[in-house]
Amino acid sequence: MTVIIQQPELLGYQEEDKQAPLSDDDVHELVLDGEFVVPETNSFGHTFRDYNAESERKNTVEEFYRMNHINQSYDFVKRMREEYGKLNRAEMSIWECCELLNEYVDESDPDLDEPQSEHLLQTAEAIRKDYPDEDWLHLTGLIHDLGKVLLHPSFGELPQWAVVGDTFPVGCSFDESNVHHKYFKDNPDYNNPSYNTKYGIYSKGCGLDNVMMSWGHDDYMYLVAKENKTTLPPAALFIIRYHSFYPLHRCGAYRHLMNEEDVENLKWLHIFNKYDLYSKSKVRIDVEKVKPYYLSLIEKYFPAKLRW
Ligand SMILES: O[C@H]1[C@H](O)[C@@H](O)[C@H](O)[C@@H](O)[C@H]1O
Ligand SMILES: [Fe+2]
Ligand SMILES: [Fe+2]
Repeated sequence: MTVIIQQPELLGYQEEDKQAPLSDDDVHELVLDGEFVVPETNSFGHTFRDYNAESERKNTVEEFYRMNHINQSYDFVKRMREEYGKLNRAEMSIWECCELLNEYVDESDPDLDEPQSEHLLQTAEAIRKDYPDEDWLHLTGLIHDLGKVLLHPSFGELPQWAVVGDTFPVGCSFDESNVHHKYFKDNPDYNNPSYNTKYGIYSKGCGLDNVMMSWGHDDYMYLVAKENKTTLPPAALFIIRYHSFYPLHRCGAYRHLMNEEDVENLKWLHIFNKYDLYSKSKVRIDVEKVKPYYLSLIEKYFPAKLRW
């Protein structure tokens, strides 16, 4: 079976030659034995990640990005990292957290209006079919969006703009490949000369680990996994931390900030992204059937209770 995977060329790029957004012609073909077929349209009948399509979700999503781009400033991110880095809000297991996400629909997402818990299982199961032996990647699929628990009252009930949506670096200029880029002009950093140049406060090849990303579910779940001493491999932590960084992994923006390790890890993120994005559908997974398998993975890679 032929599966099409979107994968920007990673090696041999010139620092200046940032890629234009990928078109359907830019895809590489990869033959896998798996069963997952990338659908042509989302459940609303549009192509995936079409932010201009006249869909029932368009206005909600655009308003989300307006708020997100105005409010995600360097100072805001710094405060959130410090505050949530304390991990003093809750003690619970990974599975308990999955269940908390039953009630949330992501306002930034043009492709999905199902509860988030469905999306976690859809992603994990799609990966499992194509990569049966990579159990760490199945678990990464299950947990990658758990940081959305920040929407919950016991986590301060953060507004959606501080939790979901694509992410981008703060402390340097906002690349035009960011969705609805125009709304950045009302961000306090937009006219700050320390923050509005290509490198801003960063330097060439400084490594993403040294870059402050807009605050949300990616960075939070990365912190939770790392501080609770997960035994998942570094690629899993990279996927969790940067899976919403579409300007980089889809458009090739901000590559000048990556180091060699990031380039390596990005290969796994490209693989992961196919399942994260294109498994979004109305097809429900039978939770009770797959639960024992995921509980066994959680036990393998995480402590029974985590600090959140
Ligand atoms: O709307 C989606 C959603 O919030 C995802 O969880 C996030 O990872 C994506 O980057 C974003 O575009
Ligand atoms: Fe996400
Ligand atoms: Fe996701």
